[in-house]
Amino acid sequence: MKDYYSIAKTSNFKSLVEQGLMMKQEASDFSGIGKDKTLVIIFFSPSLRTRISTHKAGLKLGMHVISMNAGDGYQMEFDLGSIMNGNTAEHIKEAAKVLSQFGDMIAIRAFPGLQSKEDDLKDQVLKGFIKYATVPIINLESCLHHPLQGLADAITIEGNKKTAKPKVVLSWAPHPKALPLAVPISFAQAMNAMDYDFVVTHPQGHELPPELVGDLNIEYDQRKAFENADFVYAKSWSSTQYYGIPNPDLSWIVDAEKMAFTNNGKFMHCLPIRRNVVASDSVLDSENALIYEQAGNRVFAAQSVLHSLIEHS
Ligand SMILES: NCCC[C@H](NC(=O)CCC(=O)O)C(=O)O
Ligand SMILES: NC(=O)OP(=O)(O)O
Repeated sequence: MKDYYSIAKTSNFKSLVEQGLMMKQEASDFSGIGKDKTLVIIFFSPSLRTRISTHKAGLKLGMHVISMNAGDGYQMEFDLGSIMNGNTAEHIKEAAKVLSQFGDMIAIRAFPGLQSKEDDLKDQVLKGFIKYATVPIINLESCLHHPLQGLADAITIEGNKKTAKPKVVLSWAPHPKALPLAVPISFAQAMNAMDYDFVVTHPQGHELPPELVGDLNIEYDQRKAFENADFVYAKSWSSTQYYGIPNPDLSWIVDAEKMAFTNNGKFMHCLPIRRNVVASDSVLDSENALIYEQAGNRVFAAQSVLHSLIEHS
């Protein structure tokens, strides 16, 4: 594994899940693994969980960790051949090559603009860093992928499942803003890799890009999708038909009435969550909600990926 960009491009995904679970269960000291290695983290977009959990994972492996908000640096140019006489002061080519001398690996978060689907599908910040850096790149959520979240989600389901092949439902949820496709794409890729009984439910027009998620089992009737589900994963994402236009249709909220169709199902969400829009307080505060354990598992997901990248470097 050279970079950790997407779950579909990660051939050893199942072993990353197993390693994450092992690192969670064993009280061993892993601080020798990353000794004398430096992890550089750059944020072009906000974060709470990713920022702290990735930093903590680096520290637990004995790494030096340096993080920076990209907004504190120079405005970056991503287009090749551009005449830089406007607002952008530093080309990604220089930034990636310079940061590669400071870090043994570079982790980057860069959300989509949600203005142009064509632009966002290029995922140019992450792909540019992968192209120009000379060290491994870790995707901390780009336009298209959030693979550390997908890994933490798989770790969470593996740790809580009661049958070998649980029924897992990804349910689109309403939101006042249009949100990225990264979390549902990575979740779908994770579920495809794990061979669960995976069903997706969303309104017409919110279809995820088939070239990234494959041939999904889509059920447009949300209550029917929830029948006998062992896990319900709620997430809002932009319409792909009317890209960037919010869909606040509250009839898709996950509430106790809908969860009653499940097999005493567990509720998951990557957080942050808009309470009583995406899911009701009764669902979020129920004992079947796994949201805090799921967020906690982000540390073990990051440890597993950092370990694997160090091992293969
Ligand atoms: N990394 C977890 C989710 C990040 C982002 N959500 C957000 O930006 C929510 C912002 C808000 O609720 O206003 C997303 O959906 O991809
Ligand atoms: N789930 C997640 O990635 O959270 P942050 O956006 O707070 O990092």
